[in-house]
Amino acid sequence: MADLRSQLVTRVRGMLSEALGATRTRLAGAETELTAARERLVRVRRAAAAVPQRVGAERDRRLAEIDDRHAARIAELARRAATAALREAPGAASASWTDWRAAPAGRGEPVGPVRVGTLRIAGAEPVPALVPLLDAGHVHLSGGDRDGADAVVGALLLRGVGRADPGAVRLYGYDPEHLGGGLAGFAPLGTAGLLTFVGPGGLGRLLDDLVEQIRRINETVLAGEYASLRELAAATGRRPEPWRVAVLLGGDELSRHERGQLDRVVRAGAACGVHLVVRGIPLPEDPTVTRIVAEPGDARVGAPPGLPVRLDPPPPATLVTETCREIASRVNAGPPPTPFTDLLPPPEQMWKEDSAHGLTAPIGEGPHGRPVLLTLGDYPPHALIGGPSGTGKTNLIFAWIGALAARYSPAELEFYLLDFKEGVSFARFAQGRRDPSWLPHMRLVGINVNTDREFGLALLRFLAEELRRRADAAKKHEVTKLAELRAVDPTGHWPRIVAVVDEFQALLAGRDVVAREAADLLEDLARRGRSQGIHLVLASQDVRGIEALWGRPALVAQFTLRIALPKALRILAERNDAAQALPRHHAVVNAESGMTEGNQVARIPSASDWETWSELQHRLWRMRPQDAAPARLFDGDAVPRLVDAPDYRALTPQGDTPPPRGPVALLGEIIDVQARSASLRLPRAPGRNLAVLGTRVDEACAVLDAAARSLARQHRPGTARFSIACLDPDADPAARALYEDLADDAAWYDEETVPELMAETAETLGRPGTPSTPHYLLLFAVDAAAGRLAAPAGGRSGLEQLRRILHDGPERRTHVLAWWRGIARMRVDLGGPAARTDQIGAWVALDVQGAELGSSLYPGTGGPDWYPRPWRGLFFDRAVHRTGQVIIPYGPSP
Ligand SMILES: Nc1ncnc2c1ncn2[C@@H]1O[C@H](COP(=O)(O)OP(=O)(O)OP(=O)(O)O)[C@@H](O)[C@H]1O
Repeated sequence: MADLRSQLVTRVRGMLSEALGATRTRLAGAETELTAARERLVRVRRAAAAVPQRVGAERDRRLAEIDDRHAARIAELARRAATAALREAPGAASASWTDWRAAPAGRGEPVGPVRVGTLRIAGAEPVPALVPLLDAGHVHLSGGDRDGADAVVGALLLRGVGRADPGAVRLYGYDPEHLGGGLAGFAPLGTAGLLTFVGPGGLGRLLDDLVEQIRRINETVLAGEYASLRELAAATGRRPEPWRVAVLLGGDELSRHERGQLDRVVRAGAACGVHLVVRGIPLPEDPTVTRIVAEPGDARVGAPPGLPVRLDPPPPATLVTETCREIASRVNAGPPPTPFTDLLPPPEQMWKEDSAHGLTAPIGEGPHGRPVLLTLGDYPPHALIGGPSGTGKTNLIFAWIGALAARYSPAELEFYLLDFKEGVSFARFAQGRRDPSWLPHMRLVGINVNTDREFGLALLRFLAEELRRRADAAKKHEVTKLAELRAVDPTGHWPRIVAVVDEFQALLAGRDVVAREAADLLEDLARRGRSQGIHLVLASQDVRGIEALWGRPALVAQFTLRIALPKALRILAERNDAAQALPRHHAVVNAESGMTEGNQVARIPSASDWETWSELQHRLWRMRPQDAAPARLFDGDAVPRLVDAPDYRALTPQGDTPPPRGPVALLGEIIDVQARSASLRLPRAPGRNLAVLGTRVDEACAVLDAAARSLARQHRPGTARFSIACLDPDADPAARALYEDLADDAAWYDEETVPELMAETAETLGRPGTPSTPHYLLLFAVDAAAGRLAAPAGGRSGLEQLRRILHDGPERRTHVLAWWRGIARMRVDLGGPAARTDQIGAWVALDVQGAELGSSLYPGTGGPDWYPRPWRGLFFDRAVHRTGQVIIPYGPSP
């Protein structure tokens, strides 16, 4: 039992010792862990004690970094804002007063806001504080800093005025407390009507007027097409209305009506360029109102609380007055011309129009910026232009011709132009020495024709002939109008013709045959030309010109298109005085025969200066068809040359047997449209001799010279005789030059030998049969030989032989072309005052009065209407003429 017990004890003991051992081991482990934990605790405690110190440092570092970044950002933003502000408000809108000057925004460029000060931003560069006004809205000022507010008003107005074209801003001042004193510097604008002061009781009227302007602009200018003038300007590049800025500086409480009107202006003004700058009168809330509160030391701009702003000083008083004076003088001098290119289509559109139904082209800009059109067609068919000298008639004609020529090709439109005033400006339409180009539509340019009214007549006759040709063609095709003719004859050449006659009254002056025929032709052309596409444009600076027409109401009635330049009289209808108030470079265009309701005012661009015109002409000239010929230039001051005359060039030697109609002697250039030559046929028929009458040596020699040379051109060498007798030493050089050029066909006679010529020629005529060689006797100053010829030689005197030659010669191919220095002298040579003159079948009168040519030399009584003038002659051939024909002798041959 004990054993069992001891065994038990031993086992228990063993177990206990085992447990103890394990416990001890665990205890040791626990103690180690405890030590480690304690050490960790110490470490942690130590570490924990260091944390707040580190975190604070980091936070401070971060804060400093943010501050730096913030400051840099603000500086950067301020810099960008300043740059943007400069872009938005360049030049006059923001420049500092020290170097400020007026500088209008470019065409189509918005005027933008203007600077009133700088934003107050600490540590950043100054950023301009901009306030929108023109085309944008209204400005309301309040606060106790009166000077600051005055400075803002001055800045807004001066910058606004300087940023717009001169005259494009109109100011209205209402300053009942200081009676305009606040705007005194701007007073010079008043001289140009750009500043109007409204008296203390006038606010209501001013507001009524502004509201009315807004209504009108909305209705007639924007007309539903544009939302604002700003939009219109951006789309068209034009600004048809000025900006109207009303500056309202305090006053009494507004009446109900005034308040209502003010509200209307605030709401609707900005779109119509009507703006308010107001102090001391409340303005309603509206997005277009910028509010500026100026308190001493604290100014703010924009919706409350507003941006803090440092206001600029006011513009220096001298700068304001000088600028306003300059603007006023520019406006008083008239608006700058609009560019001529405004009248032209873009180059790719040139010559694209069809003239079948009429010709339409703009002539200038109307008050609303729209082009004013001129039309010529069935209605209105013809135009009358009037304006005193220097008002721009010539320029207007250039502008109109240019606008038409750029639209219609030469196949659609032809011009004929005649200028009865002194000057050569129209010569540039034709080819010149300086400029080889010409206007391809121009068929004829007549300049320096003031003494050659016949040229005007020639043009009218030419047009009358063209009218007949058109009327015949129309009849053949059974149509009545040009448009119809063109439709049935699409390959025909039926351009519309515009004939411009400047100072046309010259043509109608006097009571002679020229004036009568011209008036008749004009009337016929005016009446029937309309349907055949022939349009007349008559211009005159002189009221007498118009009066010359007024005597013919039927003629005037056809000129339904009237164009009156400033101060033109009697162009418009009687009670229509619109032209009297026209500014420079404007015209009243009226297609209703001048009745007031047809008035349209157009601003005419400058078209006539050399460069402007040349640019267009060169462009059109380069577009010309290959076979285009230059316009005929008739210059009344120029002397034509025989060698250039088309009729002379066309002459060729005849065969051995001359044609029965005989050769022709060319005597000079006819005053006509085609530069034809006056020609005298010399068939074998009685009377085919020529007398040149008058004392002018050069002209007489020129006529005989041209006659001889043209005859010589029709005969082969050796087949004609030219006997030249020169009896006036002054004529010697010319006669001798002719003699030398005719070489072997010519023989020379002088005072000594001329009787031999007469005797020999007369003797030849006595022989039977017709001589086969034509013989031309060219007798220079034949009357000087009268003494010699009076002496009998053989059976008869030289004079008798001369009479015989004159009488019998032509039928036997012997013709006398003789110059007598007076009609009486010729009569003496022909046998005395009562002698017959029918052997003188043709004559050219130089300085011989028409009356002297009466009776036997000219049909009817009293002689032709002929007033001698230098380098002109009157040619009459009784075989073909009813009336005399003015000729220009050809200049000396080279
Ligand atoms: N619309 C215009 N814009 C700018 N300048 C113009 C305009 N019209 C005319 N001028 C200028 O005015 C001057 C006179 O014009 P123009 O010669 O056309 O007048 P006019 O009435 O034909 O005078 P005149 O009959 O004496 O010749 C010219 O120097 C011309 O360049």
